[in-house]
Amino acid sequence: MDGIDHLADERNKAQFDVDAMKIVWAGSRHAFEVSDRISKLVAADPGFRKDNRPMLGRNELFKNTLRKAAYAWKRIIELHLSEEEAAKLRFYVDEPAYTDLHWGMFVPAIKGQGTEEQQQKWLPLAYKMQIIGCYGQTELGHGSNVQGLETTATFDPQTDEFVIHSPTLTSSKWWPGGLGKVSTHGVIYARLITDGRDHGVHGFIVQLRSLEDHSPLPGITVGDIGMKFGNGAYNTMDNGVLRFDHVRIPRDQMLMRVSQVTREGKYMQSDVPRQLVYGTMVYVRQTIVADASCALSRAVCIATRYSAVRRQFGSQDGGPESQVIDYKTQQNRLFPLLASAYAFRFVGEWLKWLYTDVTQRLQTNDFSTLPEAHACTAGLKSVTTTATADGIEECRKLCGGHGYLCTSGLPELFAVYVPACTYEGDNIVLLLQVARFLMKTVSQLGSGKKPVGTTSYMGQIEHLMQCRSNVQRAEDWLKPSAILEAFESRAARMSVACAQNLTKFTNPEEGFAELSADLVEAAVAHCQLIIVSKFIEKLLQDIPGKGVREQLEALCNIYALFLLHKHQGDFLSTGCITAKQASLANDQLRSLYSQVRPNAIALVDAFNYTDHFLGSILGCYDGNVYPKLYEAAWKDPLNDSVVPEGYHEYIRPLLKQNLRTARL
Ligand SMILES: CCCCC/C=C\C/C=C\C/C=C\C/C=C\C/C=C\C=C\C(=O)SCCNC(=O)CCNC(=O)[C@H](O)C(C)(C)COP(=O)(O)OP(=O)(O)OC[C@H]1O[C@@H](n2cnc3c(N)ncnc32)[C@H](O)[C@@H]1OP(=O)(O)O
Ligand SMILES: Cc1cc2nc3c(=O)[nH]c(=O)nc-3n(C[C@H](O)[C@H](O)[C@H](O)COP(=O)(O)OP(=O)(O)OC[C@H]3O[C@@H](n4cnc5c(N)ncnc54)[C@H](O)[C@@H]3O)c2cc1C
Repeated sequence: MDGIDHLADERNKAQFDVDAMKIVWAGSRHAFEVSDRISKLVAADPGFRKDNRPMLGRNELFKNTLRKAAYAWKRIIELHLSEEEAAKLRFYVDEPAYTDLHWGMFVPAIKGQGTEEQQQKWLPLAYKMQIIGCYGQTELGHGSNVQGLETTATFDPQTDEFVIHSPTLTSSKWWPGGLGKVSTHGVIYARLITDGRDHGVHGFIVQLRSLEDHSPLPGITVGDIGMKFGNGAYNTMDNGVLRFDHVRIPRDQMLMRVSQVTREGKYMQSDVPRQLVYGTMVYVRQTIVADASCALSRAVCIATRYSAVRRQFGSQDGGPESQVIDYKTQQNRLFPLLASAYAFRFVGEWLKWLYTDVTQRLQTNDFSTLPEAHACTAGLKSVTTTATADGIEECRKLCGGHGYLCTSGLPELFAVYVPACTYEGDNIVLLLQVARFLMKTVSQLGSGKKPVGTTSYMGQIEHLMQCRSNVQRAEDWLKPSAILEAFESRAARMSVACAQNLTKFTNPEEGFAELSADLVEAAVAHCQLIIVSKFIEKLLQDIPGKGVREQLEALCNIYALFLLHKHQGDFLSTGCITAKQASLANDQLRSLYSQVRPNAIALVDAFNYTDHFLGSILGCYDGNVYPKLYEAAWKDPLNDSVVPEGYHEYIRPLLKQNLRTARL
């Protein structure tokens, strides 16, 4: 606006190489270059404008999303973008749309659960968007309990078809994104019935709409489920309702990698575990962890830049007031979130590796790491999305009153992000899955079976059950070994305590239900240990760039010690640390905040977000907040006229009446 960088002084304070940090954040030089190029391309294209979203009504908003999705596809084709570049483009367009589900769930479901033949038939159509698909699992009556789904797929041997049917109101499909108005096809989950026998839930490719005129096919009732939380926000998505009235599909449209139905109607299961039917959810949960770091870093970038711009109190001799970022309370709320964004980035990278590894193993029929992959994706999805949703709201508060304005970008970010705590598995339901996995691990400890992967720490259970932290000075908390021992012993002791309490119940399922709140806490402790340990492992790698490692070490320590402080009840009650050691951790945390303070702006610059992507006046790169806020206010439709519409109808009569009353 005035061409001046109002945050230049802050940028000059940085004690590390920001460009090198950008590459660490992106994951590689190649990933950085792709991301940088595509984000700038999107930002410069008026076709991807998004600042008017909160002002649009539902129909206008949705049509605008359709236009953008079609335009994005046109640009992808024109520019010959690779799959990686196209995914980045959709990411930076930053508008939830049916394409998320098409590329994010429909295609992966066919890839993961379809046979080679099915993949060859359906994937080319999907890749060219000649068909558009959604993921139709959840129903009005059941979401978390997938085994409770009611839609049926009954095999008819006479015609070699399945009959897809919604027998009750509660069996209506409800929520699938892209279903409401767009999808031509869906991977639909239904109970497979052959010869009167129910074989449980399986996936089927079902055509929903005509490829000629988009009308629903016979027997199909489909529509949108209605407005969701927040103006604009996730209302760009057509989450849908769908009912089937005896809809017939050919037999070869059942996804048959896990189990098959023969021409004669015989149900056959391959060696592949039935849980692979849930495989698409594992895949998406893994991507959601990486997305958590994006959403949180975005909010933190806004709050950090604005905290350096905003001044309140503390003026000396008529000089400027203090920057709010210099208040320790502000740092104590903001810097752990900055550290969490980095922590989630690195655990997301690791989880992607774990997922790739398990996928390769599955291809050779090695299913041994599937339970761990399920527990890790479920648990980390839960812990990172909860922290991110809470963190975005905290960032809004960190921006004071201006954070509540749509132009801060934070209300929309929160509204779009918060359902991540629910979709792809309610966070509590997922933590209970982790708890089951942990209880199984503890119960096998005496059997000679060595715990592996993320539970390998349980292999030293005797040590972890009785060790005492040897931290004596605040600086001792900077040792990774001190942090790891505290987190491992806390997690191990909480799991073992649950396992011991479970033995008091004659019926284990009753015990599990009764102790579920404690089990969830044990699962959280285990997941936080994974995040801390993966951050520490990241620091063992070669990290080029002046001062980059030092900054990451500080952030890693902040993340760990902040958790230790927040959950000190766990650490103290399990006897892993003393009250004195907890207090030393807090002293160390304060000193780490001072270390990070001069680098804070550079640490958020390292995310390399364009102003377009951030979509926030408070977070704009040049920090020129006030003129931009002032100017934006005048662009609000309410300011189109000086005297508002409705004055003559509703304000003037009131004022006149008050005058008469006053004269009486
Ligand atoms: C405008 C601004 C824009 C800003 C944008 C900013 C940010 C955006 C950020 C992020 C967006 C990112 C992504 C968006 C993506 C998606 C959103 C849209 C779509 C959402 C889609 C969905 O929600 S799809 C539906 C998802 N549904 C669920 O997740 C249901 C949850 N329930 C279950 O998974 C299961 O029912 C269950 C696991 C809870 C229980 O299953 P059940 O069979 O009853 O299990 P048991 O408990 O009996 O277990 C049996 C054994 O199976 C093992 N197991 C269970 N699940 C799995 C699995 N997935 N994989 C492997 N194994 C599994 C379990 O451990 C048991 O094993 P044991 O017998 O050995 O004990
Ligand atoms: C924005 C959005 C997009 C979505 N997109 C899709 C999609 O594309 N496709 C699709 O199929 N689905 C989709 N869903 C549905 C989503 O996956 C489900 O809403 C989710 O899995 C949660 O299930 P539920 O709604 O049945 O919650 P419920 O299970 O009914 O949860 C209600 C409450 O009960 C608690 N609870 C449930 N079971 C237990 C238990 N065993 N122990 C303790 N507490 C329990 C939960 O913690 C929660 O507090 C979407 C949902 C949203 C919000």
